[in-house]
Amino acid sequence: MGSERAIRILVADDEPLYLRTTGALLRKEGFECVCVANGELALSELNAQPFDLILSDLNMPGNFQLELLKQGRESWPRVPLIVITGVPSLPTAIESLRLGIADYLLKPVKYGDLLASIRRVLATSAHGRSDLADQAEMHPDDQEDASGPNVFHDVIGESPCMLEIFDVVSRVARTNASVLITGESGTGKEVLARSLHAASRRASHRLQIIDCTAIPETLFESVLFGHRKGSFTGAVNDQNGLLGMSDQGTVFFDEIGELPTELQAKLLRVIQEQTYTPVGMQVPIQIDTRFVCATNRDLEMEVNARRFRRDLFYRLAVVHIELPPLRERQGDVRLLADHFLKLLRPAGSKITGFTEAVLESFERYSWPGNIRELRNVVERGLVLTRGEQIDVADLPHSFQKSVSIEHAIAGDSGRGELGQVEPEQATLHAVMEGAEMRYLRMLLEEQQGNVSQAAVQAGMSRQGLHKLLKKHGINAAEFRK
Ligand SMILES: Nc1ncnc2c1ncn2[C@@H]1O[C@H](COP(=O)(O)OP(=O)(O)OP(=O)(O)O)[C@@H](O)[C@H]1O
Repeated sequence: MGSERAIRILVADDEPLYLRTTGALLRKEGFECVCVANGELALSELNAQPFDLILSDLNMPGNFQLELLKQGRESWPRVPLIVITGVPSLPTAIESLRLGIADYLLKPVKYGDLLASIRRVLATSAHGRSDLADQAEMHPDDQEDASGPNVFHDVIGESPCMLEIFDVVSRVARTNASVLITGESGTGKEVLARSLHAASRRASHRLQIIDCTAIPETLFESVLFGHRKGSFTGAVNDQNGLLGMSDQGTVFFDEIGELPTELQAKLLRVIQEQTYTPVGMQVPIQIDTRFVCATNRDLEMEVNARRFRRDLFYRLAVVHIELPPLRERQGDVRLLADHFLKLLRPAGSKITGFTEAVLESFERYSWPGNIRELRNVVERGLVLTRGEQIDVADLPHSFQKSVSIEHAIAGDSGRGELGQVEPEQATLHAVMEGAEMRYLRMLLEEQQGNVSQAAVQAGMSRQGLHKLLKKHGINAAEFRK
């Protein structure tokens, strides 16, 4: 770091054994180390001398209300802080990240992990302490987004829930914390992961997207870790894996809920140790990678059903962002429709917008395929429109039908329109299920049983559509002619 004095670390923890051993380890590594047993002592040490890094327990006297974190960040904003806790909780994790901590580790922490985290944080926090102010000024999140407050690195939204998500992402992006993004299909999980990477200090490095459903289980290790020539039949050359290519960058595991149990254990090791061993090699390779994952499954439910490892879940969900479905994002539908119109309109097109009737139907509709479905509807509307405004008659036929079914269900045409649901069974759930089933049948009819095309039209993943068909016992083959 080019300084005349050794790097000085303040360690605050109320477990005497941990404090002693951590202090000894760090001194052995050449760091100068001051160890204290509570938050008040930590603050008085910070007042007395400069530090380059703070390593702090969450649950200790003088920090039960996160006092050390709060005052530390306020008075010494340029001193990076790594939080270590034996009692992980989502609210404190989020609050810590809001305060701008550099990393969040769970006890028991292996010394290798701790050292890796310290080195990573020191490396990014400075390339020299004096540069910190410049870095903060130059950080992409601190720059006013030229496109306005309703855009965060290509993610559009102005509903209160989206603004809150932008706020969390902008804070979390600066840390190395793993992030889990959940939400229905088409809500923008991948686009949010991209924005997280773009807003991070890793932005100039690679964002590696790995779709867990796309790699065959038997090849997963080789694809991820790489292999050495001759390590298995067919390994004719040395091959680098995706992880190796993502050093310094971010890896985004899409559909993480689909990862088989055996591979979950392997991924856990990579995340915990920040190392991987290529197939056919003995010596692990160190990486510095940030992990972001997404799923449309309820991962906590998967954990309770023992289909997903609890320890991996905690590792991945240090910060958990739940993307709301489009129907719950008040105001975003018009904004997004307008965005897609401008994005997809061919150069020289005379189409200027939508009729009010279209915008109203957009707002009324429940968008089961979320933003992907909206994008498809706008795209098809652009192709079919002859006038200057996209009108209801220009929208895809299936969309018009779905809107009118939902309209009817919503009661506009009286109870008789509930169709297959008997009035005494007409709970909201039953009605919605009925509408979903009719929509799926109509979709398959229109696409003559072609599930891939139907999924495109509905703005859903093929897998998501298959799941829905299974739920309703609909056989796509029946619709093939
Ligand atoms: N907030 C947003 N602003 C602009 N475009 C968005 C937004 N959210 C989603 N999109 C667009 O919607 C489409 C679907 O988004 P994305 O692939 O990120 O969804 P997803 O939740 O990852 O879907 P799946 O679970 O099916 O993989 C993409 O074309 C994406 O660009």
